[in-house]
Amino acid sequence: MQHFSPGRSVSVRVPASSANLGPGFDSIGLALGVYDDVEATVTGDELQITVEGHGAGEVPVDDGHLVWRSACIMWAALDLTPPKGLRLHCRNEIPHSRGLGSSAAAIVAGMAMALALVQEDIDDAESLALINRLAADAEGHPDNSSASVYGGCTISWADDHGRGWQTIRPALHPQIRPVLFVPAATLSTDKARAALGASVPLSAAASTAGRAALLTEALTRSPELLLPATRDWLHQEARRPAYERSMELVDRLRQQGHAATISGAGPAVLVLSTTDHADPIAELTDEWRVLTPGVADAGVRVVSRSVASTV
Ligand SMILES: Nc1ncnc2c1ncn2[C@@H]1O[C@H](COP(=O)(O)OP(=O)(O)OP(=O)(O)O)[C@@H](O)[C@H]1O
Ligand SMILES: N[C@@H](CCO)C(=O)O
Repeated sequence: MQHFSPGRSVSVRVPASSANLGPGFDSIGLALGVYDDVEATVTGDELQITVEGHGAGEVPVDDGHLVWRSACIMWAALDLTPPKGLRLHCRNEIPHSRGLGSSAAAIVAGMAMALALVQEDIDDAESLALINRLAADAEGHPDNSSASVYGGCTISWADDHGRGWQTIRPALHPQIRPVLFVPAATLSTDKARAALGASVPLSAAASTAGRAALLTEALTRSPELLLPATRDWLHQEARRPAYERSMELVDRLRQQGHAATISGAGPAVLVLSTTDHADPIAELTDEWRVLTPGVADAGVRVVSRSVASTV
């Protein structure tokens, strides 16, 4: 472990994610080929934050910035005092508050950057597990953050012994293609979570558990089962008033045979398509921005680092 050296700089890239995929509430995530980049340079001076793309002019650019706050969580876990000065430049391609995991991506990017400034590699199992655990704790649920950490499709659960979060990365069927319908409207995850009750009927829990089990088969071996496998009774109906237009689109697409769900806490809509069906879906509506980003096979990574002494 090294101390912060002025001039040291790292750049990390993190993918967006779609969570839940229907019945996998707070567990299943899918990394998407839409990215945020964070460049950090130790200056020894003060905290300077600049933002390009989504969030520019909206998110705080002081010590309330989510990337910085997340970096501080990582340094605290490593028993390190944050560097005195840091220049942070954020280039954000991930839309905020649409259900594409922007907050999880920012948290993972901040934690990965913090670790990369003090050690050579972050792609070993131990480092990724540390980021995965701290990021899920910070988000309060692991589905988005685990996909941003590991890439691909992830299934996460809370360890039975209270030791944190576990994640596996099943091999996604190669024909599966995510199609996202992104509206102009936003919905914060906090607001969407507040719409959920504390309990659900046993029949809803049992039906959803069955479809979540089916979803793992559909995602890995039998994509022809994606339509029944993406049905949920736990969260989408309860949140319908918060994203009425999105649910109308989900209902319409499902009636047409597409495996449509709300992406994360919404309001974006995710269709799990296959190579055979992607183009016709993209033509279904012009009311929404349609993205076909592909699955991000890789999770967070360091894209460049330098020890130049210019600060
Ligand atoms: N790159 C970023 N830099 C700083 N703050 C960010 C960044 N991305 C997200 N945030 C903060 O997180 C908020 C959005 O988080 P929220 O959890 O509501 O939505 P989301 O993560 O985009 O969607 P979901 O969790 O449903 O996938 C933004 O309003 C902003 O405050
Ligand atoms: N599982 C979370 C995902 C938020 O992106 C929720 O639906 O609230």
